[in-house]
Amino acid sequence: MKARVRILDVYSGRYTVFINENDAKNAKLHPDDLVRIEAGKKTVYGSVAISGVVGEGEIGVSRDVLGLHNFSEGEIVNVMPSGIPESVRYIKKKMHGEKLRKVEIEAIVKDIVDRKLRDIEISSFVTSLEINGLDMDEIAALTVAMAETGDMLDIDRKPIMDVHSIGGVPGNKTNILVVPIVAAAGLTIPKTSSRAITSAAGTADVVEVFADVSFSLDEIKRIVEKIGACLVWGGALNLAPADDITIKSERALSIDPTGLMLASIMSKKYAMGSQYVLIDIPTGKGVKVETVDQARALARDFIELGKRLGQYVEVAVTYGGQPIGHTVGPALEAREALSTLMTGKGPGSLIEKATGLAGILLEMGGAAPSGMGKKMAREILESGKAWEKMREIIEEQGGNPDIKPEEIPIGDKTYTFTASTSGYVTAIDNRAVTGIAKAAGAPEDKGAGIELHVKVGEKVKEGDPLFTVHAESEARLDQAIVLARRTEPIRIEGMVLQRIGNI
Ligand SMILES: O=P(O)(O)OC[C@H]1O[C@H](OP(=O)(O)O)[C@H](O)[C@@H]1O
Ligand SMILES: Nc1ccnc(=O)[nH]1
Repeated sequence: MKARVRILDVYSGRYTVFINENDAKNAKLHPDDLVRIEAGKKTVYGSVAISGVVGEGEIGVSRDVLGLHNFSEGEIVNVMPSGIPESVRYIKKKMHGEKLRKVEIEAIVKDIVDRKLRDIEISSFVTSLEINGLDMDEIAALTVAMAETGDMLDIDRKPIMDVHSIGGVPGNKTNILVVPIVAAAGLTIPKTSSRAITSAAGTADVVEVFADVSFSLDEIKRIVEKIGACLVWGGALNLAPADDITIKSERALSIDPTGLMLASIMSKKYAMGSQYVLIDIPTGKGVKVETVDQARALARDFIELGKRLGQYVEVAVTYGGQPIGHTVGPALEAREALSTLMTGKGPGSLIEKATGLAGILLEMGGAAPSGMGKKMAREILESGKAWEKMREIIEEQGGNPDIKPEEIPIGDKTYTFTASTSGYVTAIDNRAVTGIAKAAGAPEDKGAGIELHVKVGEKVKEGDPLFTVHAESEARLDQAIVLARRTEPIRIEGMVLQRIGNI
């Protein structure tokens, strides 16, 4: 049917088009049907919503769909039912545990990028990967398909280094320190990050507190060739565009299927043209990888995938048994990361991990002799050179290089939990900490999160502060308090673990 475009100020995160009820009846269109919208040579897909907000002969276009194609008000377009894409059959093959052929994987990725697959089908695909997994052939095909359906960056400053964490551990602001340390040594490191997938703050969510993270590839090329580094959000770029779409489903389900994780990370590294890639696998109770053996197996997969992509990959298996540093949540983590860079002093876990990873990268890139990288990284941090490089990054990314960490606004609705007994902190539950920070509003509410006043191994007395919840609303704070009381994220034990009564 022909229809006249009406642009509606609706933003739902879905690709919705609005059709008048009579037109829908005549065209045999039903709610959530997929339709093709042909505007000249451009074809865009959307899901139908039937509504009286548009009159007969009109099609309402949401802001989401407008992001796919710049329709003009009153433009005449051709609208027709799209039918079920062939790739749905391939998704069902994976649901049933069958191996997918390269062409089938390519079809799924293309239909995701073209928005021919709706949320329900994408979530089904992600769930089937969680249940049935992918072998290395499928992972390699998925990685290349994800990269090649988007743009690729060609940076002249070589060698190009990169670092990426599989995530999962709360407070993992590490790479916000690693990137300026490595770049201060003269190496090139165009870091892209995703927003939170399972955590309360992805690196892109944290950096966005003090700098822009959404740039075009040309802008990134200019920044990186000027200062040797960036800290940007991969989802804003047309880099592996299927990645951010599938991440939205992962975030909703709080899952990160291993095969998709490998492809998600390496497709972005491949698209950025990264030649030397360090992968961080946080390992321990309550994170994505719980044992060193599992971490080593995953490391071998990353290295093998890198070989197939022509990239040199090394892996650092890192301690993930408790949060990194003392803060969880975008603004709180931004404060801690910037303060540590500015002073060269901060939480031992953060400095130890950041200089460890940066040290490996310095050795991989030939900037430090073998075995001397960590020492060199520490000197770069403590000398203030890393902070000077971070100031350059902040300025080039539209932030205030004279930022004062303590001036970054954090949630002013707070509640502090104290120790109910004296003893030693024997465990901090990563998943509980993440859950409480998210209940408080993170990462959407930048100021929400948790400040940890103790870490594992520290001695506490009854009444000592353990952690403070920050929120931007009383309602969110109440939710977080209820969850914290139920999950008790910090375990304290004295030498007398239990008294067994004479019963
Ligand atoms: O912890 P969750 O949210 O599951 O994983 C997502 C986080 O892990 C990676 O961290 P980095 O960018 O390498 O620092 C991603 O970019 C993202 O920030
Ligand atoms: N699945 C993912 C985990 C961490 N980082 C990513 O970019 N993707």
